Amino acid sequence: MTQAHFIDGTWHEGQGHDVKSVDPAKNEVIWQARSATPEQVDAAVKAARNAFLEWSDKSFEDRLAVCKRFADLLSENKDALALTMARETGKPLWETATEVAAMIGKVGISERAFHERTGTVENPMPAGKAFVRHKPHGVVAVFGPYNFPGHLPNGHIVPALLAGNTVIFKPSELTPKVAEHTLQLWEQAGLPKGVLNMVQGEVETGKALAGHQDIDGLFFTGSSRTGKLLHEQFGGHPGKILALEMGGNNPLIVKDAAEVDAVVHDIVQSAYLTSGQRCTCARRLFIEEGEKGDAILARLVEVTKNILVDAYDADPQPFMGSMISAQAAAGMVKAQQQLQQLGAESLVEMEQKDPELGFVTPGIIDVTSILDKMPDEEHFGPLLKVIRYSDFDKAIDEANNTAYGLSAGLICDDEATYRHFFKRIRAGIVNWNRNITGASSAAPFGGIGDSGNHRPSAYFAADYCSYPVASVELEKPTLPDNFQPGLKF
Ligand SMILES: NC(=O)C1=CN([C@@H]2O[C@H](COP(=O)(O)OP(=O)(O)OC[C@H]3O[C@@H](n4cnc5c(N)ncnc54)[C@H](O)[C@@H]3O)[C@@H](O)[C@H]2O)C=CC1
Ligand SMILES: O=C(O)CCC(=O)N[C@@H](CCC(=O)O)C(=O)O
Repeated sequence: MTQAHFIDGTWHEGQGHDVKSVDPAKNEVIWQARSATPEQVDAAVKAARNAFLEWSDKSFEDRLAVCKRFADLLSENKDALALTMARETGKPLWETATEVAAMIGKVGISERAFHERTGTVENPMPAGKAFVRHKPHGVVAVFGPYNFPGHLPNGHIVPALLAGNTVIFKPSELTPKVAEHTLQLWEQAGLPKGVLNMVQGEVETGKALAGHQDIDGLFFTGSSRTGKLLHEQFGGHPGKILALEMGGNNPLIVKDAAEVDAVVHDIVQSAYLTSGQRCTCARRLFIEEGEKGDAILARLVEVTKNILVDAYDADPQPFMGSMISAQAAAGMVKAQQQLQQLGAESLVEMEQKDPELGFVTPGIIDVTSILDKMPDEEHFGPLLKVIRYSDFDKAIDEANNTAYGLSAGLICDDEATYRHFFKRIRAGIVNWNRNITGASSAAPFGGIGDSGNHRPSAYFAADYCSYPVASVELEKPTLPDNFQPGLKF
């Protein structure tokens, strides 16, 4: 049986129930193990606690050196890791190669962010000096999603380690093999034992870790539903830091843009990258009524029908691979049916041709006539909802008519219109004439409303990985030149 859990520097068999990971493009089991029990989660937290003082006492340069070795190992193993990711998620190999590249880049970016966002500031005073320094929180848990099983947990783990925290990583139960592969590289990089631990499993493992009394914080990327549960669980614990990166119901508005193919390219990149399984994906597309809008929509339908969907290792490579699982694909088709039953009209019908596999073709559905009854839900797959509009400000109001607020975009040739849009739209990522997927690691990444809790990740992850300490320091006690009234020395 696979030794799936990395606790205190060694690999352990799980003592919980069986879990397995399936290649969704081939319906083959590629990993199987037993999950971590609450006792094993406890052992991982204890190991992280024991390792904390020594790790946080190391110089930043020493911690950085281990992270840089990890980045070098990622480079040396990039093809093998990209293949593991492709097999487990169904994403095409060209795309998983970009995910590994983002993981490598994360180390240098986090080094810069550490100094810029949380460095030490020293100010002279008449007597002594004032300092702002940063300290790590202690032991933190990192929860990862399946859609970016390497890059997104890495975006919490690297800054957390650089800041001096020790970590327990709980990957998505749908992508345990990528997590195992990644942890093997951390182990080779020479991390001291207990500094980074990993426990695998489903919801019970997650609950045992999130509810453990000895963690100082939890950094989560995943669904809004789970994020809200964690938020409730952390209620009454103001001393624990919780960073939530969650989903979105993201709008993209098109208005007066002359280059039809360029517009359609931005829409396709926004809606269908990663088979629609990015939290930043456009879910709602607003297109103006009239001839210009009709032309854009007609071209979008044509291009969408021609999108190549195939296995991750197919030659030629597809734009879209399979979704994470056959169940996820079936869930998207069901969501489409529900919208059709409400009265929406499919312009391109999404199809799952083989119920055993995770492939679906991309879909477009016109929901203009059912806006008043449309659920405000994130459909995490390649289904784009089209809304035709005649009044731009009303379109912006409708774009904002969601509990989420992750990403939003405007495609338009006029800068003044963009400024108008930027002021009114509510989201943490707002783009102009650029796809709304593919956010930069060198910028903050997070949303408002149900998309986050105001602790953005990516470049700003440094902020939630440590806390500031303000100090006034004098080399010895010193009497002031003047005393306050009523005080005699
Ligand atoms: N804003 C962001 O940065 C991103 C958000 N996402 C969102 O993630 C979602 C897709 O990822 P999923 O893996 O399906 O998310 P998920 O919420 O199902 O799972 C995330 C993690 O939480 C754990 N978990 C689930 N229920 C739990 C509970 N009750 N207590 C403790 N742990 C629990 C899971 O085992 C997994 O490790 C989408 O909604 C997507 O929008 C994905 C990537 C980026
Ligand atoms: O965290 C970072 O370094 C940047 C954020 C990022 O890579 N975002 C990606 C994926 C987010 C998702 O899962 O959808 C993106 O914006 O496409």
